[in-house]
Amino acid sequence: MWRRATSLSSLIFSSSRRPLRDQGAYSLKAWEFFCAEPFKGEGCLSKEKNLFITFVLGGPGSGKGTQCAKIVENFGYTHLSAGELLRQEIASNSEDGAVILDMIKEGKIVPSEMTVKLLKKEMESCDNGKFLIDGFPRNEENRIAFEQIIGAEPNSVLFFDCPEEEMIKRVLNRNEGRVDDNIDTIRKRLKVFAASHYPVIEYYSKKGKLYKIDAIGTEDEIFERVRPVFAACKGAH
Ligand SMILES: Nc1ncnc2c1ncn2[C@@H]1O[C@H](COP(=O)(O)OP(=O)(O)OP(=O)(O)O)[C@@H](O)[C@H]1O
Ligand SMILES: Nc1ccn([C@H]2C[C@H](O)[C@@H](COP(=O)(O)O)O2)c(=O)n1
Ligand SMILES: [Mg+2]
Repeated sequence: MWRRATSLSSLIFSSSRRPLRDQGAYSLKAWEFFCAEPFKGEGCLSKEKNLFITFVLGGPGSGKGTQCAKIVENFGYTHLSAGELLRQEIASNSEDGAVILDMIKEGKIVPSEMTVKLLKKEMESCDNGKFLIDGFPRNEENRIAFEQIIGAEPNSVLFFDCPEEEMIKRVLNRNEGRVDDNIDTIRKRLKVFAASHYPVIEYYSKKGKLYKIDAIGTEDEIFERVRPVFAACKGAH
């Protein structure tokens, strides 16, 4: 894990300085993608809006969506679920939607530029600058794409720490008709989660932005662990 994160950061700081936004959205070459500087020019979201962003992370079924609903109710954030935006794209029958459906069924992570494009559209059309971004970033590619395209970093990051057996139990009981809520896809999602989340968590931990929350307990008990994170910064914006 460490080696991967280290080699990625050496890529980030070593080469081309061309802003991602000037490049064709889906023709990003990995090299340019990782090496570009965050876009901070005219039309940059972080320049136009006073942003206050919390990323909400955790494995499948760890309770991210459930806790986001409570944070919205209590602290006036706008909730953007990356998974939900991708599901809406599938429902729109777009070309991207077909690609996204195939990836979600396989428990894979959708190419970052597709997901960030959807997040950006929502963030631009929203008057509120306080965003809870749920299920994102899932990996280092997601994280870097957000920084590059949105030109912002999160102010804080919540990580719901939940044992696998509990996540499997919750997802199988969810009953919302999701194509990925079946045991085969859950196992694939858990594998992908285990392989990709750690560098992201570690990155934000080192920056002092990470709040790790024990996700075992009732929904209300967990929210009482989340509340102080937001109560502490309520006066700040
Ligand atoms: N503390 C809890 N105890 C028991 N069940 C819970 C708890 N929190 C959430 N759930 C239930 O577990 C299921 C998964 O929760 P939720 O959808 O919030 O997870 P998630 O992290 O958003 O998952 P995904 O990444 O798959 O979207 C839901 O049916 C929810 O009602
Ligand atoms: N950053 C993201 C978020 C979600 N996805 C895809 C893959 C997930 O299995 C699926 C469902 O997301 P969830 O609702 O569980 O957060 O959506 C992705 O590729 N990238
Ligand atoms: Mg969810």
